[in-house]
Amino acid sequence: MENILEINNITKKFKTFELKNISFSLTQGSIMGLIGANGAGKTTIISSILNIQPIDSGNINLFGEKHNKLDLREKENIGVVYDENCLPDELNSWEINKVFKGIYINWNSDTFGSYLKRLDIPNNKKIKELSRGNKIKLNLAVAMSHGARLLILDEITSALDPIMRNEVLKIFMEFVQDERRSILLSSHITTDLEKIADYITFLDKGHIVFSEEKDLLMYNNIIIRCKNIEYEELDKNGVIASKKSESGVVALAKADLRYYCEEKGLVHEEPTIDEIMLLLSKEDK
Ligand SMILES: Nc1ncnc2c1ncn2[C@@H]1O[C@H](COP(=O)(O)OP(=O)(O)OP(=O)(O)O)[C@@H](O)[C@H]1O
Repeated sequence: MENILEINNITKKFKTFELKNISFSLTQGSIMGLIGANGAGKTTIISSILNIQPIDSGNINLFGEKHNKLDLREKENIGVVYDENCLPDELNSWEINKVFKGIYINWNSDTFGSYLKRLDIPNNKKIKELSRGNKIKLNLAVAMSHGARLLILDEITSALDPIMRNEVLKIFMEFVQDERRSILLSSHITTDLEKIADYITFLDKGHIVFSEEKDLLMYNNIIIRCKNIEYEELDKNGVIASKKSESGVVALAKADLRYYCEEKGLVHEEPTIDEIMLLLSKEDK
């Protein structure tokens, strides 16, 4: 399958932070969740992809072309939403429609109108009068109405109530269904990613811990909860990371250890993305 986005070995250095040798790719028709603690570098990667932040080394390809060589028309293939409003405050949504009809070659007023309805966005209010969640939804409706093939969404779902979040997740899954479009989505709400992501890329302090197919991540690993003494007897070759406390040990382990756990009666279960993040961002093995 063709890659819509390829990031090859990029680095970017700030005074107190560095993106180190970041590589991952996003195939057509898929959703990738970009996860990591505050300050891990997610927004810096997004700014690098969009060429807002020049990278120090490495290269980025979008739709098979260098990311800094895209012309205006090709840039229309990208829809971007941040966790803040980027639209003019004084306009209402119908005025937004008029303005973007004149800017984007592939602007589709019907698509925009249907997203306004579906996302329950009031269309008679100026943007500055909308709630934070409605502002984000309006930015999202714009991003999905100009024929973009790649949506880049930086932490937008936390502003939405659970019912609307669910609707938005459905919209994302529909968006990629034609197998030509993809979504890169940074989010701290990992349960959303468990529902919709095909791939998870985990960043920790500027480097990639893993970039993997979500189903494989869940299938190939288990979480074991056991007493300290039981942990001592575990084959450590199968343990990827662990966290000890007075009440026992939580370990992320290769799924092969499932049989050992069953034999010994140890509690083991499918990991959550949160648990994987917690265990892998602490070097506590
Ligand atoms: N223009 C800049 N100049 C200097 N440092 C920067 C700049 N932009 C980002 N940083 C630093 O880079 C690091 C990564 O920031 P970034 O915003 O990419 O993290 P993040 O993973 O998106 O975090 P969050 O989840 O809080 O949004 C931070 O330490 C931040 O202070």
